[in-house]
Amino acid sequence: MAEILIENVSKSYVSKDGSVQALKNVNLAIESGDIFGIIGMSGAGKSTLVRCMNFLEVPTEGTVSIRGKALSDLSEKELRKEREKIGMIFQHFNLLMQKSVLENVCFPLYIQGKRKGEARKRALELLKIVGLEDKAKAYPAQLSGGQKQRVAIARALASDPKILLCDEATSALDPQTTSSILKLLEEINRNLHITIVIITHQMAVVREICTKVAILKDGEVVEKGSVEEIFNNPKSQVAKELILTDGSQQTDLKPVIQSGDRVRIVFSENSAFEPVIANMILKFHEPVNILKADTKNVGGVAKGEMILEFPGDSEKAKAMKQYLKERGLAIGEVTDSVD
Ligand SMILES: Nc1ncnc2c1ncn2[C@@H]1O[C@H](COP(=O)(O)OP(=O)(O)OP(=O)(O)O)[C@@H](O)[C@H]1O
Repeated sequence: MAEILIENVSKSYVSKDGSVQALKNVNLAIESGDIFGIIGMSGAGKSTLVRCMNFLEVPTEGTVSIRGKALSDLSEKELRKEREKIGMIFQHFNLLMQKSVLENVCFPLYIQGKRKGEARKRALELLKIVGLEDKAKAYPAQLSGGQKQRVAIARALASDPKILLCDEATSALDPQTTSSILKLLEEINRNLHITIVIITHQMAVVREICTKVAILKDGEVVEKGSVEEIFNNPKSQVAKELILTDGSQQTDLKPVIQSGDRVRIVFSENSAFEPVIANMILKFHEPVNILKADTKNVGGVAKGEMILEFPGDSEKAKAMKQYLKERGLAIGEVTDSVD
């Protein structure tokens, strides 16, 4: 049984300027133990979708079920109880600035009716999990962005959730801090058996920790599957675009990527790619331009990708691509999809 099942979910917002359809017939099954990424450009509907998962937004149509229970069938009280089991963290942390770190984590525990002593004991345990036990007495203003997010994670864990929804939780952080927060989320998923849903516009985040991903565009799921599948063989324009630019501002690639002679190659095994490219150049006596080269951690497996520009002689370029394919490399044409 899926941990979160989204069936035919649509969501429209009506305002004085008219109606916006933020989600269109979305279907997703998120299994227990998944680290599930939902990625898309700004306005694609990601936040709306994640807010439908705990009924902060009620879908206009369709059903959201948590472990087989349709949220729309629950009473207010039952819904509140169900929501306790769904933690949430945000881009801007949403901490209580006038309260200490410890009191921030105690807050949901007090709401649950825990006494002060008991709440503080539990909050200290949670701060230890996120590596901040020495900051219990500090105030949020005295913390770095990464530390604030750790407090928010500790607070989200206070109600022993089964699911943790992360809405752009690393978008305000630098790459190194992002990595440390993602590592923490991975530990939480593994050690506390919490299913994690990650909303992001950064493919790098998906690649670093997600096991599965759904790609949203204009409120629709255009592609979904394992991160490896989608990364190795993106089908939709938006997936190619997200992978190519990695959600970053690599706009300098845009003007040059127009020709069929530019290909993206993906190393799906731990092959040392230097010799493959070097040997190809030696064999064909032709240089290639390396427009982009990168190695990444994809779902825990070391992977590499490159964008190569082949020589103008298309027969030779064809033979060179064939050479790479024969060596087990996934090859995709790079078209003018990055506009
Ligand atoms: N409360 C609202 N009232 C009216 N329209 C809304 C509301 N919330 C979202 N929308 C619209 O729904 C669409 C999807 O918005 P949503 O915030 O879910 O996208 P997103 O993918 O999370 O975007 P971003 O990455 O910029 O946060 C957008 O067109 C947005 O303007």
